[in-house]
Amino acid sequence: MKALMLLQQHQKSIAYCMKENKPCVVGWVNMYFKDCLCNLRDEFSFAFGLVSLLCWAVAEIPQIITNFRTKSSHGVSLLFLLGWVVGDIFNLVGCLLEPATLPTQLYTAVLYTATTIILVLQILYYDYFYRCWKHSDDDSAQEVEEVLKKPLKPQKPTDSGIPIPRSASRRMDFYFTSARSLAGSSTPPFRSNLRPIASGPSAVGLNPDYSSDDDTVDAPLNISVSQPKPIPRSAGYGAFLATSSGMPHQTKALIVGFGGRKLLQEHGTEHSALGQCLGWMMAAVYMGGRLPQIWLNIKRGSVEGLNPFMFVFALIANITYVGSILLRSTEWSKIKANMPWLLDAVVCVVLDLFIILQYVYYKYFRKNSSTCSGREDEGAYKKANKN
Ligand SMILES: NC(=[NH2+])NCCC[C@H](N)C(=O)O
Repeated sequence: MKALMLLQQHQKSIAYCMKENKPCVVGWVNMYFKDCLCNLRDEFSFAFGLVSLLCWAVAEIPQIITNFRTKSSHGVSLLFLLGWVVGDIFNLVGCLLEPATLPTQLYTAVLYTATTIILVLQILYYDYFYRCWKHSDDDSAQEVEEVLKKPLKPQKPTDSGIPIPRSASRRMDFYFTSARSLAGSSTPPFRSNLRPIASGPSAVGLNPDYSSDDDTVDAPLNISVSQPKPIPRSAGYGAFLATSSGMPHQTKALIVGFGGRKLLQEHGTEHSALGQCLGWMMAAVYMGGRLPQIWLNIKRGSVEGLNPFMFVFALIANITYVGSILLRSTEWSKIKANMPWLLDAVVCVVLDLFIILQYVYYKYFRKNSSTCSGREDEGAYKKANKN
């Protein structure tokens, strides 16, 4: 009886590779990550998983810095990030509810969720609070500008002198009317080319009529600077159960490392129909989430305000993620179980590559052509940011 208890205790505290009939290779991995590495393949798999985790940990920091520097988030699609947030929350809940998940899964889920929430909060701050605050600050300046501009407008013969601005009501008008209509002139208002900074990134991102060309070439008539477009709610999100390294099976393999890895190999991985269903929903959400960003870049004809490193890190994270799954096992049953996570990561790699290429194209190729044609949207944008 005592021997049995000791054995149970032993099994709980020491992971063991049943197949190889030896203890787990790397002690600290076993200790801190509760993972049992039995051979070189497992070690590579773990290393890939770790690189993926680290890349995800830092992936959103470049965009947060860019937003902070520009005091705006106009380059990143809010819809894309909301997809991440919802998927991440499902992932977090899934990890908490699923006893088979590893601590690493939970840590990664917490990490993702935290960084993405920070990024979304930052965007909301710059899109709404900061913009409103900036607007109210700019009002007085605009009124002065208007006064200075008024004499330039064709005056009725009866008009005389400098018009006095109607402070109170006029002030409110600024919140609900476009700058051009306020000026009551076909001449674009002074500094109207700086509108990109005034317009909300997410509003821009969701407005199908919006493009950066509109910003500078044709002053916006149909976009109110003070009325952000409503954000469409994303529907049907699935749980992202995977940093987990797409590892429902790994998870169990790891746990099995504490109770007998062989068990898993003998009985196969338990699959949850709900988990698979959520996995496919998650894959659809994550894959679809890139599309608003790609579309936003196309509509704007620019990648200003978008930090490419977010996608470079995501690219590396997804590649190493796929590597970590495939290196751990090439058994069809396990690959099949991980199919939603694998497919999601592979498709996201392709889409991230596309976004990076978009970045290079708009930043370098289009920049040159716009310089040649005398367009100044970038200059205007930079100028706007200084204000
Ligand atoms: N908030 C996050 N970074 N979530 C991770 C998303 C992972 C998913 N494969 C993607 O690239 O979209």
